[in-house]
Amino acid sequence: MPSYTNRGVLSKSVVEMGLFSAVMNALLLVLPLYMLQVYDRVLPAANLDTLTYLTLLALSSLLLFGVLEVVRGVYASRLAARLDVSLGASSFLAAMSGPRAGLGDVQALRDLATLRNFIASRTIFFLFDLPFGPIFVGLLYFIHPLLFLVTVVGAVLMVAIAMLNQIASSRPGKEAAESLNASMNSAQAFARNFETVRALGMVSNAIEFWGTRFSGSLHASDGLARINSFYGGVSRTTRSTLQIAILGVGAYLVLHNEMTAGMIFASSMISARALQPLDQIIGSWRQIIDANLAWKRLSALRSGPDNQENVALPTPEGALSVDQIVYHLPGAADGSLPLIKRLTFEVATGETVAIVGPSQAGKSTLARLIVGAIEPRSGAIRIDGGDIRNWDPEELGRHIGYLPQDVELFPGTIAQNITRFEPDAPDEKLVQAAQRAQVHELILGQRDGYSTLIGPTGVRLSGGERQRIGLARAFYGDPKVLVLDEPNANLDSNGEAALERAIIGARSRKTTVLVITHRPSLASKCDRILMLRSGQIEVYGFTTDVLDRLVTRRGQAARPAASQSRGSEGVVPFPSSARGEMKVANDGS
Ligand SMILES: Nc1ncnc2c1ncn2[C@@H]1O[C@H](COP(=O)(O)OP(=O)(O)OP(=O)(O)O)[C@@H](O)[C@H]1O
Repeated sequence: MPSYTNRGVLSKSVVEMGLFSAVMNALLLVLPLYMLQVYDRVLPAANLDTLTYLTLLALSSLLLFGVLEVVRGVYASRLAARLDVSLGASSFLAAMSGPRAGLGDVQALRDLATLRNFIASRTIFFLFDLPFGPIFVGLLYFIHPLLFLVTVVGAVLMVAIAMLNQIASSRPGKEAAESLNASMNSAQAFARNFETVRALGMVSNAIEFWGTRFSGSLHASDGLARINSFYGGVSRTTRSTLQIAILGVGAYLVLHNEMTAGMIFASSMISARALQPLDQIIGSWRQIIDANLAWKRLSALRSGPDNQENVALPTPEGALSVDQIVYHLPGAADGSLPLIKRLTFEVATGETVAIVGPSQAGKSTLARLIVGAIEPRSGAIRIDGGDIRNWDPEELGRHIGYLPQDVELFPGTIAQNITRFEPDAPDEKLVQAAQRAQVHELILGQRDGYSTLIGPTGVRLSGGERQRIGLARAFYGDPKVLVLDEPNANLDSNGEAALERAIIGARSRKTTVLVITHRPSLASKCDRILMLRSGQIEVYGFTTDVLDRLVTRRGQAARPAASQSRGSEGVVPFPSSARGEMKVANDGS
């Protein structure tokens, strides 16, 4: 997978902004120095020429300061844009693959927006100005140690206020962010399914549910704002008190002839400059915390295992081996039973395997493990002997065709959906996939054929149509392994016949096919059947043998009497009405 980040560019921008800040902070000394000169040199000597020169010098320095301020602002916006370019793709990837992506939660993209707004705002300058605070405090020492001491006490007080603010607002801040997330997620989910919400007469319930979460988020934000305002006020008052203290102590020192009158104003200004960034940071604490959390989350994503570079491997033949895989549900307690329990089986290149079994047996989970959508806790899935974790996921995806149980097509044309949004996908490849999936005619029957727009702004496809176009997407690019999760769930008899032809076609091209199905007629067309129950293989073998064995066991299970409970050991997980069909298909094969 390509690396989407570019830390070098970001670091360069940060260094450049730091340099600008250094020059600007140096220029900030112009005003106190001007004061000092005016009071101590110009006024006592009544020297107009000196005043003119000093004023011109001060004005040009302030002009330079103004220009730098503007440039620093432009730089900040550029840094925000660079950040977008640098982290946009990886944040989008993280948002798509995040644990809550299914809920419509695009946290990583929101984090990127928070960070971008923070950098483009003035608040980031306060952080750049902060390191110059101690330098200003140090300068006061050379004016008079007592003034230095007073400012140090003030700085310590303000740091203490900043820390108290952080302690008091960390938990409410987290709660406010979480409750806002929850309310946004519920709003997105209801909005996405508004037709169902309206049809079920649950609009007012949905509003109330969302409203409860939203008011929770408002309450939490309000609490946080109160804390920040309180500490912001305390900090401002402390700074003003300090100004008075500096002026007072300054006057005292002048009266005792320990310094000049000009030094009072100069030291007052310098001490104000020293503490200003601290005060501003306390005032913008919430923004800084939000940006810091966003940065931490984004950094954690970027240092995740997805960023590893994989060696490009040759196109596989399609021999699949599943070796001792164990899978636990996300968030499962330690020591709890895994969903997939040490599963081991092999499928030779070009074989067609039906995966059957009762509901919740773990069939879809197995399919997701095989295509690499989720990772087993232990064990390995290998294609042509190579662990799929050694493949670049993008590359592996090109050799695998996957039709998930809940087919989602994306906003775009039918062609874009089939070609997996590949830019400039060749038409021949597109049509070949549709023909192999036996869906070419169906697509030609659509309003704009392959260019028909689907999604919220386009045509609304039926469940069966979605499934068949999803099948063409799975067939795109001549994959070596096809994993189809209940591909016939929404199909009519024509669709089923087309699906069977598509699978038979894939087998003739030596494509390895795994198809999850509840339909015996489809299973009986496969080379092998794997029956899964409670995450374990109950039976795996050639179709004829497995069907014979299942029918025999069903016969034995039925014999003991009608008192035998349903669902007891040995019951075939196909509907009993389909038994005859299965047997005929089997006999006929
Ligand atoms: N991400 C997940 N989080 C929580 N539970 C999950 C998750 N994925 C699967 N499960 C649970 O694991 C069990 C097995 O699910 P799976 O979809 O693999 O079964 P299945 O055999 O395909 O069932 P069906 O035939 O009904 O589709 C179910 O009880 C399901 O609720």
